[in-house]
Amino acid sequence: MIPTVGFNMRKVTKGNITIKLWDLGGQPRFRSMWERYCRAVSAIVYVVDAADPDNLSISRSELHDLLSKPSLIGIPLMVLGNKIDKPGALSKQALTDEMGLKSITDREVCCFMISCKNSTNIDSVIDWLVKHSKSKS
Ligand SMILES: Nc1nc2c(ncn2[C@@H]2O[C@H](COP(=O)(O)OP(=O)(O)OP(=O)(O)O)[C@@H](O)[C@H]2O)c(=O)[nH]1
Ligand SMILES: [Mg+2]
Repeated sequence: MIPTVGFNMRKVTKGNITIKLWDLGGQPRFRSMWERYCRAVSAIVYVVDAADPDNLSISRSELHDLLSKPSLIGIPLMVLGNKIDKPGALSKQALTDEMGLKSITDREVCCFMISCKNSTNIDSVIDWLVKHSKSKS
């Protein structure tokens, strides 16, 4: 798989709820568009490579920079530590610390450790998204 170029849109249905997901590219040249796509969403999902400690510091500052935008005030945040199937992946506690999640007090924040490869904890992620989805009717 290659990194996301620009963005992709997907719809995921569980029961009678359909969630519209925008998958945004994480490379530096795409970061300036994050805010535009995060405006007016029900929740922001921020995916971090938990097995790549070298990039956590930049990931943390990009996240806090994003959350400082007035347009995104109060939007619930879910941080996902992905690739926990890899040796050396951080624990949830370590990721929470490294990402400075405890300092985020202006919105709901949650963190799950997942493996997309092995489908670990994906159900919890979907449940959280369903809980935070907003009905249009
Ligand atoms: N071991 C392992 N590899 C994974 C997992 N999830 C994704 N990958 C691999 O990580 C690589 C990068 O994933 P991508 O989804 O292409 O890239 P990305 O992280 O979304 O990058 P951006 O779109 O720029 O944010 C690919 O080779 C994936 O197969 C996982 O849970 N475990
Ligand atoms: Mg991607």
